[in-house]
Amino acid sequence: MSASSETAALRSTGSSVRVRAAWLEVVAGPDAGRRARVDRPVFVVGKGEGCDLRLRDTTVSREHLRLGLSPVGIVVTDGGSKNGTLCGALRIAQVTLTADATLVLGATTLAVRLDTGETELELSDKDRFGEAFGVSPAMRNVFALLERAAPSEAPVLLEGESGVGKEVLVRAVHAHSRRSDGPFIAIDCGAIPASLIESELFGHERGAFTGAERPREGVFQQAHGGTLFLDEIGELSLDLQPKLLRALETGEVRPVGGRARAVDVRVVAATNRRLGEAVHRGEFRIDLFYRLAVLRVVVPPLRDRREDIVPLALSFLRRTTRDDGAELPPDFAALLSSYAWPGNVRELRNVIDRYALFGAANPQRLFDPEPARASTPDAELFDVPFHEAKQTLVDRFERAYLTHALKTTGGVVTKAVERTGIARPTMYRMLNRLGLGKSSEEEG
Ligand SMILES: Nc1ncnc2c1ncn2[C@@H]1O[C@H](COP(=O)(O)OP(=O)(O)OP(=O)(O)O)[C@@H](O)[C@H]1O
Repeated sequence: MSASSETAALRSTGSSVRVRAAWLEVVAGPDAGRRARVDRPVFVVGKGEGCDLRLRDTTVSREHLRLGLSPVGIVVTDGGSKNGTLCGALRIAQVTLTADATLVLGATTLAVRLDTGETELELSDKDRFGEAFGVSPAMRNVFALLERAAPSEAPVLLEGESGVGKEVLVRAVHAHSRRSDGPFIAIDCGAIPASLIESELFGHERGAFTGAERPREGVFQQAHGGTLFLDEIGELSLDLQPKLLRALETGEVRPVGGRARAVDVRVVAATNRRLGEAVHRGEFRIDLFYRLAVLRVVVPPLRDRREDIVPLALSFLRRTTRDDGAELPPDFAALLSSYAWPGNVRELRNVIDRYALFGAANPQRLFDPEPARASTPDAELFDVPFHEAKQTLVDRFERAYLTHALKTTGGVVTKAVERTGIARPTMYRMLNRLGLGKSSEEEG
């Protein structure tokens, strides 16, 4: 069962649904003692960078399992992991927990403790927030949280992979705030050289440093009366973090070489790392984290909200072609639904733009090229036991190879079997294990 069906039980309900949230506690394994709260529609456990609970256990897969809140209980789905997930003595593909349970993944044991009472999981009754569109419970939960936060002055922190729509959501927060007539200023903290970032943020006085021939306003002053979007906040160096914290706490900024002055700015930040993890590793100050994350919203990747793919594709298509009746051929829609979307909504939008130009006769041409990989493996793999590191690389290769094969054959597995020479049962097993979803052929 796919991640989207994990949350399907939420879809039919009104603007909120009562669920039992839970605490996860690592009771054995390298991360013993860590706890995490499961209180949103999708929660991922694994050793990958983007996981909600990131484990150091090398025998755990990158996205090992997903937990989803539903009115009937917590739906636990194994993400096609190599070593599997045990619930008690049973190896599970998917199970719904209605009481406390113990899950074993690799060398890690997780206790799941369900709350005794129910929690209201807010779901917007709209499928749009500003320019952001989405029908999945996961996105309607994001919309509901942001609709409520927008009119307040509270800082908001958005976390999510590149291309999931963080910036569209931040713009919508500004548009729905009391500051909507004021400026919206965005700065990418990861794209500015370390030597310039302080002056970009807070400005500088004339002569503050070599080359500062004129005084210059920083983004805080430019955003006065409006909203300041600090993108890639996780990239801000440790030495600048206290200065940012001071500005947020006092409402004053000090330009380089100048005196403090008051600014009236609402800050919304985004990051494609898990900032809590960076705090854990000592790379991000905990006081600044709490200051920025008065409301913390995780925007899930597109692969965890598959029911958004086709509606988003249609909305992009209709906008691009200016034809409200434009439709997608069923085969092509099935191919889009089964693809992993590493570039998230941005990639989907690119694919639809190309489809509008070229049609789907040659689907291979429509997808973004795989990012070029260096021929040496990621440095992180050198810290992992050899067999585990090798398996990670093999998994990556198999995923890229099969994704390409399916793209080439328009998602038809029989053709992919012929083309690749992989035996049919093996092909299905691999697709299953890699979480590459069902093809149109299987569904038909
Ligand atoms: N829910 C959505 N509805 C409509 N368009 C979306 C949605 N999510 C993303 N997009 C579109 O996808 C593209 C990427 O979105 P955006 O720039 O907001 O992503 P991001 O998460 O901020 O990415 P990055 O971290 O790389 O900056 C934009 O063209 C945006 O309009």
